[in-house]
Formats: sequence, structure tokens, C-alpha cells
Amino acid sequence: MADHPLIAHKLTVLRDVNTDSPTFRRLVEELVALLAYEATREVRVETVEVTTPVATTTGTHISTPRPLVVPILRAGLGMLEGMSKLLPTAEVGFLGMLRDETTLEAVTYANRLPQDITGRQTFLLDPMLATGGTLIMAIDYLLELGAKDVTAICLLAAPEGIDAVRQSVGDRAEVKIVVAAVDERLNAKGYIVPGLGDAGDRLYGVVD
Ligand SMILES: O=P(O)(O)OC[C@H]1O[C@H](OP(=O)(O)OP(=O)(O)O)[C@H](O)[C@@H]1O
Ligand SMILES: O=c1cc[nH]c(=O)[nH]1
Ligand SMILES: [Mg+2]
Repeated sequence: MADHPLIAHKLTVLRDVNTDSPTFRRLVEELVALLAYEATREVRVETVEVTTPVATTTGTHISTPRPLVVPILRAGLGMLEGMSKLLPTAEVGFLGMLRDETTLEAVTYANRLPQDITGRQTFLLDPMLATGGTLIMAIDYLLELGAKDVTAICLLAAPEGIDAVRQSVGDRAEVKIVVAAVDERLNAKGYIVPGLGDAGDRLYGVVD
């Protein structure tokens, strides 16, 4: 869990039911940039030579193969811009997923990922980790394509969701979850309490 006063402040405004969509979108972007700092701590790098106007020295470059960033639509799309600013060389894949609000099961309506991601560091973006069903399915797609190193960046998580993801992944891969705050619990409708409501609706408006 990220522990920083700026993150706590922005998250509090994000939770506020009176925060409008433009402010919500800006805060999501700012928060992901702060979380990405922690999430990319172990991004693979290589040593390179660089010539400054004064001398030649050794520096660091993000190594190839390039990391892969995958926002889970809709709500994860709100995190892409903030992540891309920090990791501009990363490739971007897309997953469109929807939680059936009656069964709480995840349904995939779009899957646009590279065919082989063996050896790639992958970053999944989704602001909300509730029951964990969506993230578990998304991680399974990445593991089927050869990923072994997955980092999920979320804004809020329920303890139940974190446990479910951990149990599902087991020792199949290295999965790290970077989250701004772990909330109390899920309510009967599978919403995070206290949470922030439906992140997709707050970013983009209500759809039927
Ligand atoms: O952990 P889970 O119980 O699976 O719930 C979390 C999922 O629910 C939300 O998406 P939603 O289905 O509302 O789609 P949206 O992003 O289009 O609003 C959220 O962005 C996660 O993807
Ligand atoms: O609290 C929740 C749970 C699932 N999806 C959301 O957007 N919010
Ligand atoms: Mg939603």
C-alpha cells in the first residue's frame, strides 16, 4: 500500500461524492503517476554510455523487450495517460472488461494484446479491485501469453479482492499489487466500502 500524504489527499478528494468528472479524471491521472513511481521500482534497465556537453559517463536505459501496459476498460483507461507519461517507451495493450452487476462475474468484450509476451514486464491498470474477478481474469490472459512478471496498479482495493487474486495466482507467477489504499470491505452489491462508487461512471458517465 502506498503511504504518502499527497496520495492520501488526492484520494480523499477522489472519494468525495461532490467531486465532478473533470476533477476526478485529473486526480486519477495524478494518482497513477505517483503510484507508478513505486510500481516501476523494479523495471529492468541496462547500462548505457552517454555523452554530456562536458564528458562521457555511464547512465541507465529501460531495457528491451519493452514493458507492456494494459489498461482494463473502461475505468483503467483513465490511468493510461498518467502511466504513459512515466513510461513513454512502453507498449500498450487493451482489455475491455465488464463486471456483471448481478453475478459479479467478469465478462470480456475486447482483448487486444500482443500474441507473445514471454519475458515482458507487464503493468495492468484498473482503479478498483473489488471481488478480484476482473483482475484474476486479466492476469490469466497475461499468463497464458507467457508473462511471468505482472504488476497491477489500483487506486482502491478490498481485502477480499487482494486475497482472491493471491489465491488464484499461487506460485504461477510474480504478481505485485500496488494500491493507494486498502479499504474496509465489500458491501452486498460488491462495492468497495467506503470506496468511491463506480469508477467508470465517475470518469465517463453512467451507461446502461
Ligand atoms: O474486482 P471486481 O469485483 O471484478 O470489480 C472491479 C471491476 O469493476 C469495475 O469495472 P466495471 O465492471 O464497472 O466496468 P467499467 O470500467 O466499464 O465501469 C472496475 O473498474 C473493475 O474493472
Ligand atoms: O466499488 C466498486 C466496485 C467495483 N467497481 C467499481 O467501480 N467500484
Ligand atoms: Mg464501472
